[in-house]
Amino acid sequence: MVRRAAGPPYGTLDGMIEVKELTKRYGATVAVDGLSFQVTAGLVTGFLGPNGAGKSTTMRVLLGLDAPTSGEGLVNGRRYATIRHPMHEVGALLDADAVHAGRSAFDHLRCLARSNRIGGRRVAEVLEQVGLAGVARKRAGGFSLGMRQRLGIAAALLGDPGVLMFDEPVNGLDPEGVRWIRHLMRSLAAEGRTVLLSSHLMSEMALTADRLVVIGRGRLITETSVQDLADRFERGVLVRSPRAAELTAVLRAAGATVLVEPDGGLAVKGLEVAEIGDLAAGHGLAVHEVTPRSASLEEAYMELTGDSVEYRAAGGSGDGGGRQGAGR
Ligand SMILES: Nc1ncnc2c1ncn2[C@@H]1O[C@H](COP(=O)(O)OP(=O)(O)OP(=O)(O)O)[C@@H](O)[C@H]1O
Repeated sequence: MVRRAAGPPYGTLDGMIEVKELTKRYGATVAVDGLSFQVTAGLVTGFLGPNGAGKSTTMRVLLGLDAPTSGEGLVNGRRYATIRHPMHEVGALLDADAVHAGRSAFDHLRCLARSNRIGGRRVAEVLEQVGLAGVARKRAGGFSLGMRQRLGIAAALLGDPGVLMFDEPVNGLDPEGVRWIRHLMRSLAAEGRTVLLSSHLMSEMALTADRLVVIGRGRLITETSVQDLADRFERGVLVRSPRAAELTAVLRAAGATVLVEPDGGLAVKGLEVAEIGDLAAGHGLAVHEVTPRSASLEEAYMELTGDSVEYRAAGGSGDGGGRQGAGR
């Protein structure tokens, strides 16, 4: 793991984000509900959950922008407010619009840098890194959403922090912007940094994250690696045959689990594609399709978070708005 040469000395908890039994209430709304998880260095951790799941609230607590109702959020073992030089330890993009529209990109970063005793050279460096060097003197108010996201990321990187949090950074970006962010996140993690990246879309995370923290309605649903989640929701192989009933018997005799789907397709688990093909050929049974259903992370995610929504719908107050029900 390559670590940056510069920067303040870090302790043994270098790069660790810890959320411990965190609860955050806003009036009757429980935005975060007894949430615990950890994020370690050197990996991109996707923080996933449907809209309103509590991702932003958790990040806001971690960044000292909101006080927990109970529990805590720690970075490098400390609450944000007690970190002496926060920009050097934690960088974050929460809201790309938190920029003075009349200021140039350079001036915006220069102000931030000055108040944190960061030199002008670093401002130029991060502008270069996020691809805004060419428009550094232009008013941020005229920037597209993608450019504003880049500027927000530049601000997060300014202090060369070991811990980075990005709240929905690809929202509204074009495919090139999405690819750029994906590459940046991966390279920041490869440098040994801790990267926590929130999204409500699994499709973004599948290609970017190593680990996932999935939450629903303020609670932890699962903390897992992307690979483990894919394995857990393995869907087997879809087989179509004009002699489906006979093929089903053959496959079952070979130890497979076969479910007949409503459209007549066979959902086969326990045998590889080649084994299925060989068995069908060996019994003279035509097959019209044999498609491995590589675990769809999107489906896995929908299933995981769907459960949490159902649970709430059944046990909630019936307000239907995704808010926390009473009696929790
Ligand atoms: N300042 C606030 N006052 C009242 N309710 C709030 C406040 N901030 C968040 N909430 C509520 O807390 C819940 C969690 O919101 P939060 O923004 O943390 O979710 P999220 O997972 O980040 O969602 P999204 O993907 O939509 O950003 C929601 O029901 C939201 O309406």
